[in-house]
Amino acid sequence: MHGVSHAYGLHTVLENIELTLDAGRTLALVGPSGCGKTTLLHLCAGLLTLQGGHLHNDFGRPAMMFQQPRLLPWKTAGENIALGLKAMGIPARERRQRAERAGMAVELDAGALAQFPHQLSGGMQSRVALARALVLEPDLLLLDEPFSALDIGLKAQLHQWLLQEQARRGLAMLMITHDLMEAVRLADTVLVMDSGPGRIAHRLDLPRPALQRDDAWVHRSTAHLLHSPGVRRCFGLPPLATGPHPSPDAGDAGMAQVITLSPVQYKRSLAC
Ligand SMILES: Nc1ncnc2c1ncn2[C@@H]1O[C@H](COP(=O)(O)OP(=O)(O)OP(=O)(O)O)[C@@H](O)[C@H]1O
Repeated sequence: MHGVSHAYGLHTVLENIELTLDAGRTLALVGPSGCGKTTLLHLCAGLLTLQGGHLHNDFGRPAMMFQQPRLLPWKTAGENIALGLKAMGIPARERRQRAERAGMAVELDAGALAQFPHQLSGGMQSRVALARALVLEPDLLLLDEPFSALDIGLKAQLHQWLLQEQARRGLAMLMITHDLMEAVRLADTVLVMDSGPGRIAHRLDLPRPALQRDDAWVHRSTAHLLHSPGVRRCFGLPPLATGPHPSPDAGDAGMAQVITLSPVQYKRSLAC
């Protein structure tokens, strides 16, 4: 995305957005409510028409996961998983086999796949939604807070499946989340947005591979991010009396750094 802006009527919600997402990488967008994260994601997904700036997309097989599982209530879990395959014209037998494999990968057995959404728990519905996205073997996954309503155990499990799938197939992910810890756990780069109008104000690069991040490292990195005065300002948090928080990887080559950026600086950082 280069210089992307967007307005609803006279209300400008995004201004001069610059971002690049490479194959196999994960970009997380965080920011206060209403700063334009969903608008930005919908522009990337082609659900909104681009008004200003440029969007260049080389990904060929995008898939999206929403905040709600959005399953069709009159279809079984297995049929829901296979929906996209049907739209692609794949024959029924192969659809069923691929849906079963995708279901098994997220620990949904034949019994669960034969049930209708109202017979499944919220966590199982989320697993169906994940299987429905992954069965398409996407090269780009757009995530609109799909894990926000899940308990921490199930969330950790879904994160793990997602990261394994990414490692297996080089999937790129663009996610928006209100959960800073989730962003730090999954993303290679966290972009913090500010509002009025929405723009990218901070960038945090997390060089340690996501599958090698343990809980302690994620907690330290999130604390590090939250100690940045600029990040606190974006979220309307009061300044801290203490000094800067030590880097989570002090002395480590994979040191995380919060960088406060003007749009021009952000563009330059991409070029570097
Ligand atoms: N269809 C629309 N018509 C008019 N205004 C809209 C529309 N969609 C969003 N907005 C406004 O655009 C701004 C950005 O909304 P958006 O949903 O993109 O923000 P967000 O950062 O995703 O918010 P949240 O974190 O609360 O989901 C908000 O002020 C919102 O009220």
